This record gives sequence, structure tokens and C-alpha cells, in this order.
Amino acid sequence: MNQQQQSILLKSSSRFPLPPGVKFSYGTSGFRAEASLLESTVFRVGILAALRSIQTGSVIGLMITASHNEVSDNGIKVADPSGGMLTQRWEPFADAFANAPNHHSLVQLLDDFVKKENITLEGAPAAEVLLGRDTRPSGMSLVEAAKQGILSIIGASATDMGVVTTPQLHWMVRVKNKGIEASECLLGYIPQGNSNNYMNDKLIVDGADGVGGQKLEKLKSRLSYLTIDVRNYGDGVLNEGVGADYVQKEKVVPRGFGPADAGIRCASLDGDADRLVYFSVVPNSNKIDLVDGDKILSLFALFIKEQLGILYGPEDGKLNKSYQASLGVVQTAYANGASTDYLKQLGVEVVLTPTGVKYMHEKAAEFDIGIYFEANGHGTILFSNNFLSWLEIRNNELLSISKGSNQHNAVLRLLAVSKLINQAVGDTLSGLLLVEAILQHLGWSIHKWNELYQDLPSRQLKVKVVDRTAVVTENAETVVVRPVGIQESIDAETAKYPRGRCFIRPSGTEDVVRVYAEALTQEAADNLAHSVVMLVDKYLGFSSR
Ligand SMILES: CC(=O)N[C@H]1[C@@H](OP(=O)(O)O)O[C@H](CO)[C@@H](O)[C@@H]1O
Ligand SMILES: [Mg+2]
Repeated sequence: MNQQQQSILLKSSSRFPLPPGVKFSYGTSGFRAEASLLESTVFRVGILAALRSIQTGSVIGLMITASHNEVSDNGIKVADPSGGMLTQRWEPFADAFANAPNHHSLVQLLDDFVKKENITLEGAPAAEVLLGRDTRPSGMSLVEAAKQGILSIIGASATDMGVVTTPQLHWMVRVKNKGIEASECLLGYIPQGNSNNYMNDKLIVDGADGVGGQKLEKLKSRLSYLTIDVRNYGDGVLNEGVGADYVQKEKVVPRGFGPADAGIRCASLDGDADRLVYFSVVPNSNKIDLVDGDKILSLFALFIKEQLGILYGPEDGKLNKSYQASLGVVQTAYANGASTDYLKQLGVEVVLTPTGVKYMHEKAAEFDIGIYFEANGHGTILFSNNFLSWLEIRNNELLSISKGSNQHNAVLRLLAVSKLINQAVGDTLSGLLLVEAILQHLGWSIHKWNELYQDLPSRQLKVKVVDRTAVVTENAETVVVRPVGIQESIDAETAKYPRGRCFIRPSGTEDVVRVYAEALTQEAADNLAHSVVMLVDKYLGFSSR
């Protein structure tokens, strides 16, 4: 690093001192903290993004959001050139860099890192970083801090995209780097009038009082196939008694919903619009029937499987079947056991990964069609380039030899899904449009969809312990290897419950250990979870911090 670059960095970083007594960690999904603590982190991540842009010769994204967390929190995550999450290889540097105690150590770390990664700063190489933020009031000043970071690397430029959803920003990065065309509407490819057992035509969406609600309110008038009533699109407090996280965890109606909505198809998104769950209000109560990420995954898997069945099935639309597409679904240990059983029965390969989109996305990309979803509604569908190119060629052939045949329609539907769905990252709005299109195609109500299988009762608890990093897991977080002995105790407890399943893991976004239990009855799941909380105390010690 030359003198000029060093002195720019020293000067700019001295304006963003590290707050005392805080330790930052890149975590499951970027850095998150109380917003007033984040300026130095965001500034430093701006520098990191510029370096990543130089190294990859591509546009990089920075999103300022704390998703479903309370409005006073904020956070920052990096989108890599593909539009996916920052390469995990860079996470240790991100952690060290965010915690560098002063501007001299910061410049030293940077100098070592650029040497190790062969990043050339000489000659002012071009770098471009796109910035986005959600609706949090702290977002604007944090975007400024990020810009200062980016601009302190000579040759780097920052483009502010304003208030956008997280998946929009990831998508913009992907489009810029790959030059992809805009989406088409899948509904156009789906034969209409398949209306036995027809679904309610109205959809009510809880916008979490965040950016996704605002965007959907604007988008809805352009969706001629759908009537959408958007609630909570910005008047109330972000994520307070609203949003996908609240709905999924509490299993009660969000603010603005009530008994009058009973039976109607409803959906809820989170604060930055990368999670989606559906629900229907139980008559005469504030309870809901939840249709979670596992059921969205199951619906998508069912639909894709149906299309592949038509493509490769006995009916002859003269399709050249030279390519056998692999289909796989990816879940985490939080997936309801009943969903995993259902998917296996459907005949699709099911793979488990640790919690977090970064792990799931990577695994899903190994299939020609890889579908991943967390139970909480984070997920998408990925298509391999080989399979898409093959579909494009088949489409052209069938256009001339059997246009409108079932096989041709199946090809068109798969191509349309690949264009509608956001392949950069899970995206509430495109996910919602795909769910709506599939329900319409099948002629299904939300109730019919919900009956695909019945969830096993489950309970999720969180425990504050003295040191959550003392918990080390293996096998996609289903087995605890440290502290030694706790897994045997959990197994012994779980064995007392028919269909019992239980695991613990340290959270990557909060200072807690999470406990998940599932069993045949709600009471059994609750009891199992509570007894494992006691084991956590025995082995790790509760903390009252
Ligand atoms: C049990 C649970 O819901 N965990 C969430 C939560 O991660 P934790 O590492 O469990 O704190 O936040 C992640 C980021 O939003 C999300 O990907 C994940 O599913
Ligand atoms: Mg989110």
C-alpha cells in the first residue's frame, strides 16, 4: 500500500473510532448491533467491500439492515459478485477488521490482508459498490459512514440505491455483474380456469411496517392477476407486533389483522423483505394457522416435481430427453420433521445444512434445481446454467414441433420460474408471486395447501449463558461435541418422548443458545425443551446479563 493510500486511510478512519467494550462478529448474516454502535463497523465494511470489488473485478453490494430485529438496531451485510452472501473465506478478516482497536492497527491489518490476497491497490484500480438501506431511521447516517469507507480506497466509487429490500440490492448486484434480463410473469404461462376448489382471490399481506410493505403497495397495481390488500406498510413501528418473525414465532395475528379476516389467505414478510410466511386467521380468535417456510418449500418442490414428471414422463411432445436434471431440497435442523418426511415421500433428495442462507445456498447450487428454505421463510430456488441452456434449446425446438403440448408448457413454466424467482437470495416479493401462481395453477386454497402434511408440535426457546461459544456442534448442528457429555444427556431426555427430536446451538445473531424440541404433542415438545434448558444451565451456566 503506498504512502498516499495509507495517509487517506489513517485520516478517514480516525473519524470513526471503535466504541469501547463491544465485540463485533460477522455472524449468521452480517454485523448487527444497536445502531448507535455501528458507525465504525459500517465504515470498515465499506473499505472491505471496495477491496472485494477490486479483487473480483466486479460490483459488490452493501445492505444496511437489521431485518426482523427491533427498529433501534441496525446491521450491514455484503453481497458478493453473484448476488449471494460474502464468501465465507473473508469472514475471519471481516471480524478482525471490525474489531481493530485503533486506526493504526486497522491500516496494518489491511496492509497484511491485501498482500495475502494479492489485491493490487497501486494504479487506482476501479471498484464499484452499490449501497442500499431499509427504512430504519439510522440507515441514512450509516450509509454515509459506509460511503466514507468505500471512498477512502483510491479508485473506488459508491452508488447509493436508496431504500430497497435486501433481495433487491442483491439482485441489482447480480444483474450488474451478469447482465441478466428482467423478470417475466409466470402467470402468463399457467393455463387459467383450473378452478375446481378455487382459492380465495384476495390476498392480505402484512408488510411489517418496513420496506417490503412499501414496495408491494407500489407494485400491486401492476399485478393484474391478483388482488392484494397490503397492511402495515409504514404507519406503525417496524417489526413491532408485525412481520414474518413475529407471526412465525408467536403464532398469533399481527397488528392490523383480526377476526374479520378469518379464512382469507394472508402472508407476512419481514423488515427487509427476505422472509415470507403465510397464515390464515382461526375463526373467533387471534390465533393463526401458520403456513411456514417448510410448507412453501414443499409447495415449490411439488410443483417442480410435477413439471419434471411431465418433461420426462410417458406423454410424447417430442422432447429430446438427453439431459437428466437433478432436483434437491435443502433444509436446516429447524425444519419440521413432518416436512422432511413429506419431501422424502415425494421422492426428492433432502439435504441438511447448518443454519443460515450462506450454507443452504451453497448446497442448493450443487443441483440442477436446488430449492432451499428455512422454516422461518428464508429461501429461494436455484437453477444451474447447464439446465437452463438445455431448457432454452428445447423450448425453441418444441415451438416448431409441438407448441402448446404439455411438455412444451412444462418447459415454459420451468423457464418462467427461473426468471420470476430471485436466484441471488431469498426474496419475499418474488417468492410470494411464485406461491400465488402455483396455488392458482393447482386451484388450491390456503387450507388445501396447509393440509399437505400436519406439522409436528414444536417449541423453540433461547437461553442466555455465560459463554455461548463453548457450544460446538457437528452434523448440521444436530450433534453437540462440546461441552463433553451434554449430547448424551440430551439424547437420554429425548428418548423419553415418542417422535422426540431436540438439538441446541449457539445463535449467530444474538448472544443466546437456542433450544429446539419437537414431539407428538405440544405438551411433550414443551416439556422436552424445558428439560433441555435445564441441561444447558447444568453444563454452561445461565447468565443474567
Ligand atoms: C432459528 C432461527 O430462526 N435462526 C435465524 C437467525 O439465526 P441465528 O443464528 O439462529 O440467530 O437469523 C438468521 C439471519 O436472519 C436466520 O438465517 C436464521 O434462520
Ligand atoms: Mg430478513
